[in-house]
Amino acid sequence: MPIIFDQVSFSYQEKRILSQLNLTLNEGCLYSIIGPSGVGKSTFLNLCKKKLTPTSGTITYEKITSADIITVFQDLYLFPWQTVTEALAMPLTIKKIESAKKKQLIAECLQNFQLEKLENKFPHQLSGGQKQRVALARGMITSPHFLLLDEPTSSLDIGSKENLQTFILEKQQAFHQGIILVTHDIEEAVYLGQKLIVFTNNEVKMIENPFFNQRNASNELAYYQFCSKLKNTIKEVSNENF
Ligand SMILES: Nc1ncnc2c1ncn2[C@@H]1O[C@H](COP(=O)(O)OP(=O)(O)OP(=O)(O)O)[C@@H](O)[C@H]1O
Repeated sequence: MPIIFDQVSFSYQEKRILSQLNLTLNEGCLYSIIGPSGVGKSTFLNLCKKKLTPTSGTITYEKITSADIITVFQDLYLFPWQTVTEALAMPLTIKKIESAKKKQLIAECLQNFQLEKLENKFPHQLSGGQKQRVALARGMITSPHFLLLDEPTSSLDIGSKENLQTFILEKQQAFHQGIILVTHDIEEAVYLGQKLIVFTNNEVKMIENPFFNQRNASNELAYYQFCSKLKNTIKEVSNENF
């Protein structure tokens, strides 16, 4: 049930973001999007969700609608007046899931995302990593076909970051969703992305990632060179813009 970009171009007034992009995003795959600031990564997520319309070309969904694609924003948008349980209930209420099923899904989700002890807490009573887990859980509770994650770990310290990365990978492998994740952290992109979508000023390239799901790559030199090449590509484009 893919999202298909066919010859997609997109511009904001005079600013060209995408040029005739052909790309297929499949369910069950985790994509990391990397590229310098301002190149168009968030715009790409908005196009995937059809919040924006291409200037030319088409984006088509097979057997899904935009309701099957959920975005988890960097700012999380947890409502201060909702407890964890209430936050998880909200998307189910919107989908008119009946009460017994709702209770069951919330209980499963609290367990899956290790939130059981936090069920009655409000956002201000949670750590950054716990809030990220609640936002992810809320995004996943209706089993969307695709999850769009905009810098999901950017505000976390290294320990919480690695925990959440492992967590995202485990949940994705358990639920087989398509995840499209934007990150500025190259090591994160390489750890999480089965495929890497590299944005530069002139083109968008999708590449296979030989180091997917490897925290300590057995071939350290090749891993280091791979990350370093990606960083240099992005640095060169950033420098061109200054
Ligand atoms: N609504 C808009 N109208 C005009 N220009 C916009 C609009 N939204 C974004 N832009 C511009 O389009 C470009 C791409 O923005 P976008 O937010 O997609 O980049 P990004 O790669 O996600 O950046 P970052 O990594 O800093 O979050 C930027 O130059 C931005 O200023």
